[in-house]
Amino acid sequence: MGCTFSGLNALYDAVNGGGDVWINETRFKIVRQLGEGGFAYVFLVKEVVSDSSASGGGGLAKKFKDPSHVSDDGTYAMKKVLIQNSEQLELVKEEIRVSSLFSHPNLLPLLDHAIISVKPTQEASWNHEAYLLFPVHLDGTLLDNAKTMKTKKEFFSTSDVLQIFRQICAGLKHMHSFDPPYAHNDIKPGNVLITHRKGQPPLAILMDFGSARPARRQIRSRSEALQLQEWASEHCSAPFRAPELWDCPSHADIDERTDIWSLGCTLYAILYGVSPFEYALGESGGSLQLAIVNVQIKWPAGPKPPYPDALHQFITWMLQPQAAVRPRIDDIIIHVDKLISKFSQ
Ligand SMILES: Nc1ncnc2c1ncn2[C@@H]1O[C@H](COP(=O)(O)OP(=O)(O)OP(=O)(O)O)[C@@H](O)[C@H]1O
Repeated sequence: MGCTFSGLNALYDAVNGGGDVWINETRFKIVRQLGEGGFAYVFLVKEVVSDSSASGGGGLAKKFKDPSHVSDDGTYAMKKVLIQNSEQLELVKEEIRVSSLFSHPNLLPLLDHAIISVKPTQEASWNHEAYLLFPVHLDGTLLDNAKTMKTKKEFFSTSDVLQIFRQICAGLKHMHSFDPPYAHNDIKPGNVLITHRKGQPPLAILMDFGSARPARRQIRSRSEALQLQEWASEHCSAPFRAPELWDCPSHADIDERTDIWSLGCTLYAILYGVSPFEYALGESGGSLQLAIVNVQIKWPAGPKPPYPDALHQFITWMLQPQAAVRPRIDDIIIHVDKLISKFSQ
C-alpha cells in the first residue's frame, strides 16, 4: 500500500467534469455513486489501465500483496472523505492506520489511500480530501438488504442468518484477538457488506474501522466516564450502543465486550430489520437510552414466531447489561456453531 499523507498523491480531476481520480500512481474512472455517509461519498470506480502498465500485467495488480484483492474487471469502491479541520484529519489518519492492521477474509481490506490538500473556496471550507480504495461488494450492506427484503416481505432463512452471523463473528474475533485487542465499536447492519452467491450462503464482510480502537480502557473518575460517554456518542451508533457506553460508572474496566452487545443487536436486526431498541424512538416519550439500559427488548408479536426460540435466547444472552458477565467472542462462536449444526440442512 502507498503510505503517504502528504503531497499530490491523489488528484481529483474536477476540470473535466469529475471524470477521473488518481490514487498514487493509479488512475480511476468514476462509474457511479454507491452511497454516502456523514462527510464521505462512496463511488464505484474502474481502474484506467495505461498501455505501459497493461503490458506489465496491470497497474494495481502488481501493487497488492494479496492477489485475491485484485478485481477481475478492474472495479473498486472508492471512498472520498471531505476533511474540514485538523480533528477530522486525525480521525481519517486513524481510520487508515487501524484499517491497515487487520487481514481477514471477513474484514474489508483497505487497498490503497491518499490524502491531498485542497484550497478552500467560498462554497467549500474543507481543506483536505482523503481517498480510500476498497474491494467493491455490489449487493450492498445488510441494512440495504433489510430494506429491500422488507418491501418484498422476504426473510433470510434461519440457516443463512446463522451463516451470515458466523462470518461477522469470525471477522470480529480477528480484531478481539489482536495484541492489544481492538473493539470495532460500530457493529451494525449498515457496516456489514453482503454478497449473494449461488448455492452458498451470502458472504458477509465487516467494514468501517473509523471507530475501531484498542478495546480496554480503565475508567477511574467521573470525568473519564463522561469523556468515554462523549466519545461513544460520536462514534457508536445509538441503537446498537452498549449500556456501559451510555451510563458509565466512575470505576469501570471497559473491554471488547461492548461489541458483543452490538452483535446481539445486529443478530436481532438480521432477523427483524431493526435494532431491538429502535421501537423506543417511535414511541411518544420513548427513550432509546432507557430502553437499552433497562434491556427492554421488544420481540415481534404473533402466535407463530418466524425464527426458532433458540435464536431469541442467543440474542438475550448477548444483551447482558452487566459487561463483566457478558460472553466473549469465543463463547459466541462456540454457540453459533452449535446452532448451525442444529438448524442447517
Ligand atoms: N466496498 C463497498 N462496496 C459497495 N458499497 C460500499 C462499499 N463501501 C461502502 N459502500 C456503500 O457506501 C455507503 C457509505 O459507506 P460508509 O459506511 O463506509 O461511509 P461512512 O461515512 O463511514 O458512513 P456512516 O456515516 O454511516 O458510518 C455504505 O452504506 C454502502 O452502501
